[in-house]
Amino acid sequence: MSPAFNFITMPFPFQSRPLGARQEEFLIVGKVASCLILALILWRLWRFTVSPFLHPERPKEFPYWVPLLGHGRAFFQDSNGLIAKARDHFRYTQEPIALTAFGVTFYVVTQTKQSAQVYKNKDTLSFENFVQTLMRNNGNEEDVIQLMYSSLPADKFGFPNPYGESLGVLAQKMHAHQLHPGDQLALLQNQVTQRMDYLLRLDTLLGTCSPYATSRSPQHIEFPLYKWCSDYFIRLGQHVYFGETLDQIDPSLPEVFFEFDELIYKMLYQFPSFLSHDMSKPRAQVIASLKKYFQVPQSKRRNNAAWLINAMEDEMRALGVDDDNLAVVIFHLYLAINTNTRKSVFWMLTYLLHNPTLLARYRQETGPAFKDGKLTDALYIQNPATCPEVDRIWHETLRLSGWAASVRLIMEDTMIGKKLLGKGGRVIVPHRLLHLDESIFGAEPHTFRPERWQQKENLARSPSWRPFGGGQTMCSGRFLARFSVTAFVAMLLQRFDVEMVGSAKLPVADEGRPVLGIMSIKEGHDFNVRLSPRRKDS
Ligand code: HEM
Repeated sequence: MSPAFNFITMPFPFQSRPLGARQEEFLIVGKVASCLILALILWRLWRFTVSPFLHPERPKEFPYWVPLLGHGRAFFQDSNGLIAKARDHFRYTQEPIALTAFGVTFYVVTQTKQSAQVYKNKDTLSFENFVQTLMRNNGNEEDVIQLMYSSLPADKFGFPNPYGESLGVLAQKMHAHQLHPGDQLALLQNQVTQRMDYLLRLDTLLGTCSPYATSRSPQHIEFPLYKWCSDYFIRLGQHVYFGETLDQIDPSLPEVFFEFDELIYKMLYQFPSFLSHDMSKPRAQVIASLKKYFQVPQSKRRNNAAWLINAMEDEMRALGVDDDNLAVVIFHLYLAINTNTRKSVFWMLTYLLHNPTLLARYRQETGPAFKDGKLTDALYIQNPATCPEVDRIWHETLRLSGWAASVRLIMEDTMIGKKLLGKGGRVIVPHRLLHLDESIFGAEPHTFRPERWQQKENLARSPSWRPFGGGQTMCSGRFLARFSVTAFVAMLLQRFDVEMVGSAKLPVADEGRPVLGIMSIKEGHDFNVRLSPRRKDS
C-alpha cells in the first residue's frame, strides 16, 4: 500500500471521539473566532471612525483590516498605486492623509502649499535619517556615521565651514560646488562632451557594445536600447568622475552596477539577506572596486578625477575614515551619478523614436550646435530660447518617467496643512502623482505631449513639477543631467540614422518597482535599435 493511500484513508482525529465532545470543541472554536472577529470590528470602528471623530486635528487614515501589517503588502507592491487609491477613497481631499504599512505611519502630502512646508521644515523633519539608514545598510560602521554627522570646527582645514557643520551636511554644499553652474560644472561638462565624442563613434561602439550587440557590420550596429543607454551612461559617468582608473581596476563595473541598480528596490525596502543575494552581490563588487580605487597611490589617479571625489577623500581621511568606509560613502555618490541619467536618456529616445516628426524637429533644432558632426556649442542646446523643442521634450520626459518621492522622518509632532503629523512617522511627497495632476498639466496626463509645456505659461516653475525633489535636498546633479542627456541625443541624431528594429510597442514602465528618480522598464520590454552612419539626405 502506498504511503499516499495510507494518508487519505487515515481517520480524521475527531472521528475517534464521542459526538458530544466534538460538538463542544466546535462550539469553543466558534466562540473564539466570533470573539476575534468582534474584537477586529470594534478595533476598526474605533480606529477609523471614533478616533478620527475625537481627534479631528490628525490626518484621516486609509482603513485596513489587519493590524500592524496595515497596507504593507500593497505598499511594497506598488506604493504609488496605493497612494492613488487612498486619495480616491478620501475623494481627493486637500488635507494630508495617513497610511500604515508594517506598523509605520506614512503621511501623504499632495498639496503644493503643504509640500513647500515639508521642504522648508528642517527643524522637525529629517532627511539625514534616510541617508544614515542607507549608509548603515550599505556597510558603513556606526561610529563612522556618527563621525560624519558630528559638528566640525568652523576653522577646519579643507572645504570652508563657516557654520561649523558636520561633514554629512557639508557634503550637500560640496555637491552644489561641483554641480551648480560655475567653473567646476563647466569643467565636468567639457569632460562629458569629450568622452561622448569618443564613445559615440561607430568604431568605438563596435568595440564597447560587442557583448550585447545583436547584429553588427562595419556599416551598422544593433542592440537593445535600454541596455545600451545604461551601459553607455554608466561608462560616461564613471569616467568623468573617476578617470580611467576605475575602468582599469574593474572593466566589468558598468555591467555589475547595472545588475545592482535594477534590483535597487531590495536595498531601499531593506529585504532580508536571504532574499537579496542577487542585489547585495553586485553591490559588494562595486564597493570593493571603489576600495581598490582609493588604494591606488593618489599621484596615479587624482589628476583625472573630479574635484568632488578628491575633496571628499581629503575630508574623510582628515576624520580618520578608513578605506572600507570611504568606499561605502563614495558608493552612494557613484549611485547618484549613474542611476537616473541612463534611464532618462532611454525614455527620451523611446518617445522620439515613436514620434518621427518630433525626432526630426529635435535633430533640426540642435543642428546649429554642430560643425562636421562635432559638438562646438554645447550650451546652444541648453538654451530654451535657441532650442525650445528640446526644452519641452526634456520636461515631458521627466514628467512621465519620474517616480521619486521625497521622504522625511518626523522628529517631533509637526503641523502641516492644519493637521498634526505624529512623531516617529514619515511624511511623503509623491512626485509621480503630482506629475499626473490634470488640473496642472492639462488633458491626457498619461500621454507624452511636449506641447503642454508651451500651452501653459511657467509650467516648469509650478511647485507640482518635482522630478528632482525639493528644498535643501533637491538634486544638485540636475544641470549636469540635462546637459548630458540632451547633448547626447543631439549628437546621436547628428551622427547616426536611428531606427527601431521591427515594430516595437511603447515599452511599459515598471511603476511598482521603487527607484530613486526615474523608472525602469518592465522585464522583457527592452527593444532593439539599429544605428548606421547618417546618410547625407536623411
Ligand atoms: C535625470 C536625472 C536625475 C534625476 C531625475 C535625479 C533625481 C534626484 C532626486 C529625486 C533626488 C532626491 C531629492 C530629495 O529627496 O529631495 C536626488 C538627489 C541627488 N542627486 Fe539626483 N537626479 C538625477 C541626476 C543626478 C546626477 C547626474 C547627479 C550627479 C552627477 C545627481 C546627484 C544627486 C545628489 C548628490 C543628490 C543628493 C542631494 C544633494 O545632496 O545634493 N543626480 N536626485
